[in-house]
Amino acid sequence: MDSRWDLGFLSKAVERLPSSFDRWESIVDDLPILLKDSGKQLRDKVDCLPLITVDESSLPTKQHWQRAYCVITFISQAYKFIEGQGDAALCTSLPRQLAVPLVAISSHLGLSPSPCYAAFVLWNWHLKNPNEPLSKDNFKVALSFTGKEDEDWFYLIHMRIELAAAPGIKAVVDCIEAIKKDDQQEVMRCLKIVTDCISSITDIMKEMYQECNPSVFYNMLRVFFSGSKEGIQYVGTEDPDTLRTYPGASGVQSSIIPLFDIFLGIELEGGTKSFLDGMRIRMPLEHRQFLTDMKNEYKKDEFSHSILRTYVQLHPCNKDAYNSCVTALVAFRQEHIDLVTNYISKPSNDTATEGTGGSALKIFLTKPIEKTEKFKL
Ligand code: HEM
Repeated sequence: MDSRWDLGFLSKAVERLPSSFDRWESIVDDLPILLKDSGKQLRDKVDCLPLITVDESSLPTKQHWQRAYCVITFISQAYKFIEGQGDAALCTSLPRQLAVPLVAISSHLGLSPSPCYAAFVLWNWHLKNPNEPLSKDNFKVALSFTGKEDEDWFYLIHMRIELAAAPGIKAVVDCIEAIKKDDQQEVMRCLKIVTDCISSITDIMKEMYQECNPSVFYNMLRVFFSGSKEGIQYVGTEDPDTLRTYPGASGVQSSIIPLFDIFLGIELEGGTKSFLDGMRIRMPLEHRQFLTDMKNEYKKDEFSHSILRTYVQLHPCNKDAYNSCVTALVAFRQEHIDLVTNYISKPSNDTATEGTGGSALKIFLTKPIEKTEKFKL
């Protein structure tokens, strides 16, 4: 049995980096304090940071590199957006002591050197009780910009969603075998698990409102997830004079929904498809690879049609189970639009036209719903 996905797409980074990184760790420990008073204290601390070497001997395991990516991303994002207004970054260059390790760590992990979902959600947690396994009640957020409960809750909801996806990921993998063996009962079981999984993800998402205030999200948190449209120079790296532009972090960089789209044979089109495909580079390498593998598996029939859809068409007893899955995905996307309306459109009085990922909000999010619905058999 493949145990790779027991935690879904979450991965447990080390809790603290080795002592040579103490200066970084002490900055992220104190971020909420350092960011007060327009962040002058943070700027002073960063300005006198030495250039710390990152290599296989200072970061011996993948879990160290993951923690290093979270830490350097939090410091860089905080630094870039000190006194930032709206989406406008105050600084136009990232200093050498941040830019050089950010590029090296990202490249080691196969990520682009920009703020990605992995830094805020997938690797940004610790076990509350290290003697107990991971469960929805046994993890806490590792890094925070503001120290506010709203920020923790925002990450926790995403983390709980990622964890709740674990059985669905396994069912997607198991279903390939079931189709190959022509085991209709097993196919039905897998479809049911995926439906339940998508429904519970949607239910968890609705809990966002409980402790994350839309106005706090929009006015205080969102800026820290932003990318750079104007461009920022990465001092000390290759092409230091180039203004690098990149999108910010967004749930669009989670692999869950793309996986369920692949499983159900749902193909989005045009600008939406190319935007989503472009986001893959901002997912961890192994998740990208897994999505590619699954895409190849589920597309293996001779006409390059989705093998699940072809199978369901040949065995209509699975049709209701398949359609329930599609319905659950439509419901997820609808609920998600409500979040975007309440957390972005309303607090901005409808002036925000783009997500942190850089998409044209309304069109981008409405199209997938219409398209998904059409895939019912
Ligand atoms: C307050 C909470 C949330 C807000 C404000 C929000 C906002 C957005 C925005 C603006 C986009 C468009 C892409 C961009 O430019 O960033 C997007 C896309 C997306 N988000 Fe969220 N999001 C939230 C929570 C979530 C959660 C909890 C998930 C679950 C993993 C999620 C998954 C997605 C997915 C999969 C897309 C791609 C669109 C699709 O496939 O239908 N989002 N989100």
